[in-house]
Amino acid sequence: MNDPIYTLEQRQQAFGQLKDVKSELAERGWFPATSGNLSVRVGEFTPDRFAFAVTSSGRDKSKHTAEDYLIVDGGGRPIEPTKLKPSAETLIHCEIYRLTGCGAVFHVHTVFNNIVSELYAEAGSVPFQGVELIKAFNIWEEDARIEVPILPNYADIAKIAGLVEDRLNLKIPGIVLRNHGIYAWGANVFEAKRHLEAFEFLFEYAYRWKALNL
Ligand SMILES: CSCCC(=O)C(=O)COP(=O)(O)O
Ligand SMILES: [Zn+2]
Repeated sequence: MNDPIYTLEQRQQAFGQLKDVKSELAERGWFPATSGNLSVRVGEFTPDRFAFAVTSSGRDKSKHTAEDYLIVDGGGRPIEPTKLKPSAETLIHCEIYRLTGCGAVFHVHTVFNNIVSELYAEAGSVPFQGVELIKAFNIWEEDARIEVPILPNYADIAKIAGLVEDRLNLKIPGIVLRNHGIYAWGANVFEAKRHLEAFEFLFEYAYRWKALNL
């Protein structure tokens, strides 16, 4: 049997971090109708062996219960005995951890990220240039231009997960699923939240900019 790669303390810390960030994002209305999912990596990491705490599927993310989180392995399978089901979108978290080695992944559905993903769907990415908040991604060059990848929103999550490696850009800590929502990640919870907030600012900016130019 494999040695555990995380401690009980790390597990409890991850659950606590998820609870805090879930409360904050719920207050903003970023989990409508049970949508969204969050995860925090626990313990040691290699691309072929890691574990993370993830929200359980279909729950009201504005409420707190003892059944909100569980630990899964790098293939998205529960590690500890539980009747809880991991998020239906766990395989996308798995791919993001495997490819980036990041520490936290947050997914939210907002009206702005949905509309903007539809506006730029044919282009395959959402472009931004010269907006100060691009610096939140640790990109400091003058008049920086970034492209946020847009992936198709297949019903089969494994099919979406299979596209992530091709589209993920290690310099841009986010991907958007068309008419669905954003995945943002970071080295830790603090950074993942900063990235998510920056993306949402940029999506609102893109929406309002388009609306002004109609
Ligand atoms: C009603 S939201 C549809 C599923 C989804 O997109 C989502 O983010 C929530 O799924 P989960 O299994 O993580 O609750
Ligand atoms: Zn979703």
